[in-house]
Amino acid sequence: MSELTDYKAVLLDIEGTTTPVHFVYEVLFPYAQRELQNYLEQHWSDPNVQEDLQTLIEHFAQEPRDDKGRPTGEGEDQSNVEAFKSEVIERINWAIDNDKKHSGLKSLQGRIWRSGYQNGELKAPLFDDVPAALRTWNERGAPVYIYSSGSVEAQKLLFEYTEEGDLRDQLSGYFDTHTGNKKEADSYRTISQEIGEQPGDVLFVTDNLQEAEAANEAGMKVAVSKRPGNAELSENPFPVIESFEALV
Ligand SMILES: CSCCC(=O)C(=O)COP(=O)(O)O
Ligand SMILES: [Mg+2]
Repeated sequence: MSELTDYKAVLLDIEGTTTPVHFVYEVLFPYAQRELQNYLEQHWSDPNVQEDLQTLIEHFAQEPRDDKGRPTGEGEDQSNVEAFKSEVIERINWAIDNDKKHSGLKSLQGRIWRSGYQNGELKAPLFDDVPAALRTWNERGAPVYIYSSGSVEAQKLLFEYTEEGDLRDQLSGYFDTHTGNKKEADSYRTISQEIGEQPGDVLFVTDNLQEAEAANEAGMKVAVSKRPGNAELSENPFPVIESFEALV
């Protein structure tokens, strides 16, 4: 375990690592689904929303049909706006139900969550040890970064509106799937370059073993997060931590 205290920067996953999985699946995703129609009605002509939707439609068109025969989006007719809107809503709901990580979906979710955070309906829980660990790392000169499938906007919102207050001053940067797939080693190489550290000087903490393997392949130090509510961990070669206290 000693090498896990020997690093210059920390890279953290969110869901299952800093934040309980249930907040994402039982609060954030249902909120986005509940507000989706209303949000699209109000923001349909927003160019940013249209960009998210076009990215999403392109993703849907590339995906193979699922076993329930869901249409892929090929031949989408966008000329009938109302029909297109309801088709898009149905597909987005399906994508959220199936925990798809498309960047267009994640970007749209972030936009929808913004009003929920701002009007007080959403407040992000963190595991108890997280705020103190962020402070300790920063005091020791180890900057902390986030790498999540949630969009950078969604990440900033989550750390602005936590139950412990605004913690964004503890974070030095944010990465999402625009940097690359979290299960591919190149994404971690890119992050190392962007933060100006050798991969071996970065500690990545995640609950997902494929992400852990990818970061390890890129040369990062890795700890696997075992938190209440996470899926059962299968056997793996990485140190498993139940609190960031083991890392500070
Ligand atoms: C940024 S909060 C929303 C989390 C989310 O949408 C998600 O898909 C969680 O992914 P993670 O990579 O943090 O496990
Ligand atoms: Mg996770």
